[in-house]
Amino acid sequence: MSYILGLTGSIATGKSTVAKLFLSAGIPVVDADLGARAVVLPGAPGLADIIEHFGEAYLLSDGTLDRKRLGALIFSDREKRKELDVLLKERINDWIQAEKERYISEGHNLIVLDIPLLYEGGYEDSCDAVMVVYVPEELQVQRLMSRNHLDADEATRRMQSQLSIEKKKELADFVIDNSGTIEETKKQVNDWLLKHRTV
Ligand SMILES: CC(C)(COP(=O)(O)OP(=O)(O)OC[C@H]1O[C@@H](n2cnc3c(N)ncnc32)[C@H](O)[C@@H]1O)[C@@H](O)C(=O)NCCC(=O)NCCS
Ligand SMILES: Nc1ncnc2c1ncn2[C@@H]1O[C@H](COP(=O)(O)OP(=O)(O)OP(=O)(O)O)[C@@H](O)[C@H]1O
Repeated sequence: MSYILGLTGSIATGKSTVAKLFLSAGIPVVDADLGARAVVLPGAPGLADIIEHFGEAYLLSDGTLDRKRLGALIFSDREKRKELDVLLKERINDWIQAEKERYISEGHNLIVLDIPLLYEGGYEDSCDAVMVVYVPEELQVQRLMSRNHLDADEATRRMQSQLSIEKKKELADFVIDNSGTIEETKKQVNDWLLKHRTV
C-alpha cells in the first residue's frame, strides 16, 4: 500500500521549495502545476477549450497559451477564475491520478501530491494526510512580490484568490513552518521523513 501525502499551502508559501526537498530525498512528487501546464500544451484539448471560451487573444504568436495575460484576467476577476477552473479541473485531475497510479504501480510506499488548490478542489479525500507549508501572510505577500515582480495590490489580490493560509494551517494534519531559513525548513522535512517514511 502506498501512503499518499498531499502537499499544499497558499501562493508563494513554499510548496515547490518543500517538494524539491522530498524529491532530493528520493520521494516521488506529483506536481499539479506541471499537470496544469501539460493539459494546455499546443494541440491539447484544454488549450482548445480556453481559446473557445476566452478567445484567440489568449494565444501567443507561436501557438502557446499567453499565461501572463490569462493570469492577469483570472486573478482580477473571480467569475473568470471559476470559469477557467471548470474548463480545466477534470483534465488536471485525470493527469494527477494517472501520475499517482504510475508511481503506485512502481511500488513506492510514499508519494507526495503537490497541489496548490488541494483544499479548494476537494483533493484531501484522496490523500492519507495533508501537509501545509505555512508562512504568515505578510511574508507570503513579500515573497510573492519579489518572485513575480508584482506590486503589493496585485500580490494581495492573487493571495486572496485562494483559501487563506491561516485556514489551511487549521485544516492540516502536518504543518511545515517555512518562515525561517531553507535549512530550518529542510530539518522539519527530514524530521517528518524520519518519523513517517516507513508508514
Ligand atoms: C492562469 C495561469 C495560466 C497563470 O499562469 P502562470 O504561469 O502565471 O502561473 P502558474 O501556473 O505558475 O501558477 C502559479 C500559482 O498560481 C496559483 N493559481 C493558479 N491557478 C489558480 C486558480 N485558478 N485559482 C487560484 N490560484 C491559482 C497557484 O498557487 C499556482 O501555484 C495558470 O495558473 C493556470 O492555468 N491556472 C489554472 C489551472 C489551475 O487551476 N492551476 C492550479 C493547479 S491545481
Ligand atoms: N525559507 C525560505 N527563505 C527565503 N525564501 C524562500 C524560502 N522558501 C521559499 N522562498 C522563496 O519564496 C518564493 C516562493 O516559494 P515557492 O516558489 O517554493 O512557493 P510555492 O508555494 O511553490 O508558490 P506557488 O503557489 O506560486 O507555486 C520563491 O521565490 C522562493 O525562492
